[in-house]
Amino acid sequence: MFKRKICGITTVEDATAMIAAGADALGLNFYRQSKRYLNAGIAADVREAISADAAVVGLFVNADVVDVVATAKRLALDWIQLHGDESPDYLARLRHLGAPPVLKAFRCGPDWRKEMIEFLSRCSARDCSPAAVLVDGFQQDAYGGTGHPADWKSLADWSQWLTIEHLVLAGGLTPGNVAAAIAAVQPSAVDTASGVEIEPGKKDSSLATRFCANATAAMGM
Ligand SMILES: O=C(O)c1ccccc1NCC(=O)[C@H](O)[C@H](O)COP(=O)(O)O
Repeated sequence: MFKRKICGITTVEDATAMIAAGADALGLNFYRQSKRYLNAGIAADVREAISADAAVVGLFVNADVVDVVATAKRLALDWIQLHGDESPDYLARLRHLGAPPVLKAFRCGPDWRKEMIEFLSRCSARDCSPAAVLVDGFQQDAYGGTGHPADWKSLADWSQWLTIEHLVLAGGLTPGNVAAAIAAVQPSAVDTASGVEIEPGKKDSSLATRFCANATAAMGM
């Protein structure tokens, strides 16, 4: 399992710089409406720039299942991150088509905990559970990458009630708050997009280096 994921890589330069900064997973965003959308024309170059010891995570929002699997195969993605309204049935179809492990995102909106537990129980019944969940902040009318924090308090005891082994904490994480977030939640991994950026889709090496160093220290690694 990766520990420090940086999401929304849009250039070869940023891919190389984020690995050098200490990320062990990079997110490539295939959601066209995102400011961090990775242009299909350079996706293969960006993917190739990511060394073998880092995980490559393809992020999708309500995309066609067949397209997701085709992209995963073409770019040899290690993980599929689902950041939209995908159903358990969608995960079952992904599994049937031989997709890589799934990281399913949940946003901390109204009733999110209940919805997440119900979702996971339906997946378990169909033998299509995600390999990990990502818990993100919530903002109306946006799927992610908003800089809004998740509900750390509700996650403090997640391993007691979550039926999934790995929880990735996201939402508004920065070099300045990542250690406190890890202390509060004890996640399997942390994920950030806007917290290490100069502007949406353009990463900052110095912020990323501090983010990864602070996360690594807080995880006691
Ligand atoms: O980054 C985006 O633009 C985005 C758009 C739609 C769905 C998900 C998106 N990003 C997902 C991520 O993995 C982010 O890292 C996560 O939402 C945290 O973002 P931030 O609060 O900016 O750190």
